[in-house]
Amino acid sequence: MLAFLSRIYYILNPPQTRTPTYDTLPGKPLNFGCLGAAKIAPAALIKPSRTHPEVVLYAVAARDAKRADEFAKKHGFLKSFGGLGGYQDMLDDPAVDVVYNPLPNGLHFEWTMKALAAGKHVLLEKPATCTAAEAAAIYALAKRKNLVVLEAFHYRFHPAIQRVKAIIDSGELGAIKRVEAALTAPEGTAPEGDIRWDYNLGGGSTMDPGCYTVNVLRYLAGCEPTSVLTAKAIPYSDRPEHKQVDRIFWATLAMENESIGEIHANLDEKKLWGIIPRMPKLSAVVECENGTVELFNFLIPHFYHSIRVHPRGKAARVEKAYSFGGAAKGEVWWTTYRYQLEAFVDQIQGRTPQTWINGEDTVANMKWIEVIYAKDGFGSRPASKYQPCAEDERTM
Ligand SMILES: NC(=O)C1=CN([C@@H]2O[C@H](COP(=O)(O)OP(=O)(O)OC[C@H]3O[C@@H](n4cnc5c(N)ncnc54)[C@H](OP(=O)(O)O)[C@@H]3O)[C@@H](O)[C@H]2O)C=CC1
Ligand SMILES: O=C1OC[C@@H](O)[C@H](O)[C@H]1O
Repeated sequence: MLAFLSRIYYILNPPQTRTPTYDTLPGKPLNFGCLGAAKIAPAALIKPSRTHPEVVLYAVAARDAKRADEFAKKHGFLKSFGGLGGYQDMLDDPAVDVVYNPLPNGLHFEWTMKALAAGKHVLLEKPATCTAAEAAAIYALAKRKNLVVLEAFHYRFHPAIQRVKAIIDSGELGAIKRVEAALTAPEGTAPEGDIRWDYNLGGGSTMDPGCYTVNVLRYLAGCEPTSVLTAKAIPYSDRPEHKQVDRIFWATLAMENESIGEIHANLDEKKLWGIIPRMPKLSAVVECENGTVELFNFLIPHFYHSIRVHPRGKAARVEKAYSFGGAAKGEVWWTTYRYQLEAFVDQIQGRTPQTWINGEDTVANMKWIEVIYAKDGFGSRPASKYQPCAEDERTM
């Protein structure tokens, strides 16, 4: 109980790192620019940056200049860019080294391509794009410009999911037979008007919580799907604009290793009988020949998680993994986002990150999201209308 409370305290109040001097820093400080005064920015970048000596909150850009300015002051960015040209002005600032892109999904492609064209590394929110072709174009441009892009599947950087993967890979439980993953959010988490319900901005449940379920299935199975066997989705509402916007989806996938994947997400889970809130589903379960491993709370394990390993015929054991231990980097209170930031900066600085997600992985995740949407009849989210400039077109 004390460990739990102490972890939550440090997650909410990370200890300020000693102000580093240039000669004690492992690498050159990186000036980060944030595209949009996004709701996720404090958790994903701003708080984690406070304990990363090489990360400077340099600038934020928002469509409204006053909002940009207020956001900068509130969170300690040195500069703000606002108004119609604010995003591009920030990309044109030569002092910006790295761009964090937490714009709506439908704008990820355009602004990541523009950031890369301007010579910036990009931490790109999930899901990377609306189509696999767009994700491939991003990585092709990044490769050509020798820049780092990372799709922000933050949970992958935490020791909890890494421990589960290690248990599976150790062979203790034998061959994988079935992987199940579900993510549900209570009614009202994404209110009416949220970007997640806008088809043109890349909304939908499969794109939002669902993209994690596709990702964790592929990651824990250790292979790609071969086909989507079944897929079903329910629209957000009966209104014509929501015809292709899924509130809930279920899919069953056949995997290359002959296991079966079952995934499900609900971005707006209604209360039982209209009054009793339901517990969010947050688990990934892997059934193997000789037992089962279940990770409760694979999404935000830093708050609390449990890894239940049940070898067949033996007693089950419960493990926790809040840090990697030994000489590895991390503290028990590091959030998934803090581990992710460490890896991202390591990659940019030419150090080997503890965990990484490469471009092929990101492109494959987008591909299977599209295949699920094709199978359930909702169709891919619209590709961006943005046409990369002539120089970047060679990569498309
Ligand atoms: N890693 C994680 O745990 C999470 C990731 N996400 C991802 O982050 C991204 C942003 O999510 P979230 O922070 O909830 O989003 P917000 O609703 O806060 O929107 C993000 C930003 O999008 C900008 N924006 C630009 N154009 C539009 C437009 N046409 N309509 C609406 N907004 C626009 C706004 O910028 P401005 O300030 O300039 O107005 C806004 O600040 C998504 O890709 C989402 O999937 C979200 C939550 C958790
Ligand atoms: O990234 C996310 O994680 C949790 C979800 O509930 C949220 O909608 C999503 O954007």
